[in-house]
Amino acid sequence: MTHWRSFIMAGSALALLAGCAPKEEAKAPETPAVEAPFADVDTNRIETASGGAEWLTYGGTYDEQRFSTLTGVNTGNVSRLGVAWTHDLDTNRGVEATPIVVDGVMYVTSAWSVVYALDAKTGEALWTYDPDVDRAVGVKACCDVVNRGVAVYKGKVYVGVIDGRLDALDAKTGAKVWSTVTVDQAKPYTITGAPRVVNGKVLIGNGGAELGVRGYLTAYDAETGKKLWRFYTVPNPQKQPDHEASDKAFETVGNVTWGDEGAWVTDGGGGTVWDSIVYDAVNDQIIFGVGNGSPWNRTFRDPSGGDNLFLSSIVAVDANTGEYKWHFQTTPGDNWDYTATQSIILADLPLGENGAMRRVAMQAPKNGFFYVLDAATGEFLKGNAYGAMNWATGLDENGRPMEVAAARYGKTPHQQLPGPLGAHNWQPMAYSPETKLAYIPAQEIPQAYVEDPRFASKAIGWNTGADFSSGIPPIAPPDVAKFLRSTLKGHLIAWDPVKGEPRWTVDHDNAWNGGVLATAGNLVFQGKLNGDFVAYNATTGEKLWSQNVKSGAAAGPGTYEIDGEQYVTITTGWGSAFALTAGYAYDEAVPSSVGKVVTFKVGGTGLIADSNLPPIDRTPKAESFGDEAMIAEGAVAFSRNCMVCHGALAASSGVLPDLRWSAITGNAEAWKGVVIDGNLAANGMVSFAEFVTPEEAEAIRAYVLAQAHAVADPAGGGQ
Ligand SMILES: O=C(O)c1cc(C(=O)O)c2c(n1)C(=O)C(=O)c1cc(C(=O)O)[nH]c1-2
Ligand SMILES: [Ca+2]
Repeated sequence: MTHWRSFIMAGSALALLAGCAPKEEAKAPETPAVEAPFADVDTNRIETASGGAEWLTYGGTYDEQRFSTLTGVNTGNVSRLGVAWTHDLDTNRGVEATPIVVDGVMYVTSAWSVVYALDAKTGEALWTYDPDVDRAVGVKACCDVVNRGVAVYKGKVYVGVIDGRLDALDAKTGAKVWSTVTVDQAKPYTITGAPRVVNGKVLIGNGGAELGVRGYLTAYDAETGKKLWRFYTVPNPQKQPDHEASDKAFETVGNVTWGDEGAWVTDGGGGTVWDSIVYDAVNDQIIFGVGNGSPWNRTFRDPSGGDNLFLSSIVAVDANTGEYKWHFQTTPGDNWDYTATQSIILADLPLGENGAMRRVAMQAPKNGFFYVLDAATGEFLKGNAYGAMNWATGLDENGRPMEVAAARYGKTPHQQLPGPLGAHNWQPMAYSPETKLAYIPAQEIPQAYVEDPRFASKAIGWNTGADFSSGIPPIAPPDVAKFLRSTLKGHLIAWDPVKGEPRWTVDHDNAWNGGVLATAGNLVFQGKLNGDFVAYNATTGEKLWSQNVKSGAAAGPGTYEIDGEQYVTITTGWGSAFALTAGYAYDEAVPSSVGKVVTFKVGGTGLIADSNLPPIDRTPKAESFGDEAMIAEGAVAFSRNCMVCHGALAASSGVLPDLRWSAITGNAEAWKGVVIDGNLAANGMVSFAEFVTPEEAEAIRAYVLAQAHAVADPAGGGQ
């Protein structure tokens, strides 16, 4: 092991934030050519749909199994699946939306929270809604300006906007009906998750725990946008009542798990509800996943060392009032960005007395354990490791992880699995009640965690209390990126939740693959980082069909039926946390990311257009300069300010400009103009003058150029 191998971060976002400059211009809203139908979806229609002809809510149905009862596409004919239509989503940023399909119309989102209504049979545009987000907001988005999709209810379409708005649109025309600001926009809140709607209430959370916010879930009146209740996941910093639904929970269980001091008091403590929100109709409750602590490092967040409820927990509240019912904490006293926001799936499993059926909630959170809880009470029924890990040796009888002491990192780095991107991230998991298996898009992305000796909360950027600049070689030759790539793994795991063990596993050639769809055609669909969209036999894992969709496909696929024909659909487009931070994980000279919807049917003969973006000229645009000390200083400043958007080792996957090959990097004046003077603020790359001096900015430039020369080969094909 060389020095850098034992220290270096592998593939995660671990320093302060740089501005995220979009390359594309969002299109202006289009006037609808044809009106979409009213979309009269109500609670009953979603409850009674069993994943059939339509796809009515983010996870397909309220139970969010992502299981379709359709059998039109099956193991017998999947080999003849071909492209029915494609639709461009006008972006080269990350696309993470699962399309909602109602009454023959597909409602799907793109980057920057833009909504599209498409004819689900032909892909023809009906209307587009652009919330016209100020691009400077991009600097608050920890993990790209992504959006996971809309909710549709009684003629309205709901979208959470990256700047913290919740907008309700007319499903027929895309015209805005109401808009409400759900967060304090002076703080680094964002919304990336899909709203859910039940019984006239729209539910939405937010993100921002890498930067420093206090998380919560809010219910709004679906008709008017009026706030109905809010559940905070972290106590009021003064431990005073908020006059919100969460008050009683903190009085009874929450407050005692937090001390009186630490960064949480000023920064909010984290606990963002940025993805899973599930309606449990049987128990009339909302079950939602809560994110990591802010800052990650508990020593700085809350030196008293408590469990810090409700961080990294699954929480159930009354669907009407938001009042607390139960919680289960997956990672007590989170220290690692181990969110429990991952997909929550409700199902009936024979885990009751004498094998009786029991309604359960299942989750495979970032921390690497697969949990099965009683849905009515939150009782821990089962928990087993589904991925490689060295932070805990297992779970005790109450489901509490038995931590390895070194995992509570201090000044000595701990090389750890899972890392902050998790053994499973937001890519949706599926469950088939026919095979009785859960399908987990799992991964291994290790991380060396070490305390940040310089920790002090900043207004812009990440505030994690973890530092990954130490040990990074100032100049990393190509074999460093190659080594890092070799540590990344991806798997599709078919998990038996009753036995608590895998039934079969498919190994992928990279981490960060797509969400999963299971169907009664005995198929499992998954997209991959390399752009392959694949169908497997749900029982055996045998690969039955694959087509390259010409861009990484990370979102959850969907399926629906129109005029007796079954369609399978996937959105494509790199972006997200992994693409921004781990550019080195992408193949050399990868094709550019293009956001689109690609929809298949048996016998489809359509083509997927190649990206028309010009290939990047992968040569340094100036000579190297600066001595070793300057480059080393630049390396540290880069990792603290720029890395989470522009990539570890300054290697970009091409979603944001690859600084190594940028003309701006080759020109001192232009560089200063961007980094210090904020000349590209309108694109999202705001001024960093508050955080780096002009001298440090120039040292960063020296580092990036040195890095470019270290990896560029004479033919210009460097990585
Ligand atoms: O703590 C948070 O508030 C928060 C928010 C988000 C987000 O909203 O996208 C992500 C994360 N954390 C996170 O830890 C993470 O790994 C992540 C990946 C992604 C993505 O879209 O690729 N988002 C997020
Ligand atoms: Ca997080």
